[in-house]
Amino acid sequence: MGGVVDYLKDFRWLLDTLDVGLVAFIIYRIMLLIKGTRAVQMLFGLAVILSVYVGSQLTGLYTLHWILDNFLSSIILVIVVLFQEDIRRALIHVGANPFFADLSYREETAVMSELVKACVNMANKRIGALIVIERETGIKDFLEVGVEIDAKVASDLITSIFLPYSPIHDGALVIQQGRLKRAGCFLPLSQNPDISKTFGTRHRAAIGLTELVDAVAIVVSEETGKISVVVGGRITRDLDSTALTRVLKRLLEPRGSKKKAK
Ligand SMILES: Nc1ncnc2c1ncn2[C@@H]1O[C@H](COP(=O)(O)OP(=O)(O)OP(=O)(O)O)[C@@H](O)[C@H]1O
Repeated sequence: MGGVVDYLKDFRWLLDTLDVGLVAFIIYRIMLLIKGTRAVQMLFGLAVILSVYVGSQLTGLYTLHWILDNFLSSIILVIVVLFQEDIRRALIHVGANPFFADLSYREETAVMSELVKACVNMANKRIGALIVIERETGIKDFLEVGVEIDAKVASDLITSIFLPYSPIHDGALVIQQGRLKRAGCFLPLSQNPDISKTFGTRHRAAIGLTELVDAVAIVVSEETGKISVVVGGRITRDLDSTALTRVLKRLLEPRGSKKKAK
C-alpha cells in the first residue's frame, strides 16, 4: 500500500489534475441540480452575506463583522437546513437519470410507446394536451396547483385526463421517474417576445418551463391536431408517431445507457 502511495507521489501533477477535475465536475453537477430552483436564490443570498462579511473585515466594521462571524461559524448547519430538500434530491439522484431511474429496458420502451400512442390518439381526435417529462432538474418549484395522481403511464389514462370534460384536463400532466405524478399543473409562460404569435398559452407554457429547466414537453394542439416537442425553449413541430418516438428516445434514454432488452 505504502509502495503504491509513493509511486503515485511521482505523478503529483496527475493527482492534482484529477483533484481539480473532480471538484469542477461536482460543482457542475450541483449547479445542474439546483438550476431553476429556489436554491439558486438562497445561494445568491449566502454569497451576498459572505461578501458583506469580507467587506466588514476589510473596512473595520467590527460589530457587523462580529455578528456575521457568529452566523457564519454555523454555516454548515445553515446550509443543511436551507438546502435539505436539494441535498436529499442530490443523494437520491447520484449516478441516476431520474426519468428512467429504476425502470428496466422493457419498461422504458413500454412507457415511451404508451406516451406516443396517447399523443397520436389525442392528435387524431383533436384533444389538446400538454405533457411534461422531468429529467435531471427538479421542476416542483415551477408547478402551480395541480392534482397528485401517481399512476403507471398508460395511453388510455393519459387520453382520459385530457378529455374536455375531465376536471383535470386544463394545464399540464407531469411525468416523473417514469410515472404519471400530477395533472392540471400550471406552468410559467414564456416571456420571449420572438415567439410566433400563432402560439397560444399551451405552447407558451411548454416553452416557458423548458427555458428554465431541462424537462421535455410534448404539446398536442387542439386547434391543428399537430404534435410538438419542446426542449430548452425550442419547439420541434408537426411530429408523426415515428418522429415522436425517435425524438423521445434521444431525449429520454439515459446517456450511455447499457440496459439491454430482458
Ligand atoms: N400556464 C399554463 N400552464 C399549463 N397549461 C396552460 C397554461 N395556460 C394555458 N394552458 C392550457 O392551454 C389551454 C389553452 O390553450 P390555447 O388555445 O390558449 O393555446 P394554444 O397554444 O393555441 O394550444 P392549441 O393549439 O391546443 O389551441 C388551456 O385550456 C390550458 O389547458
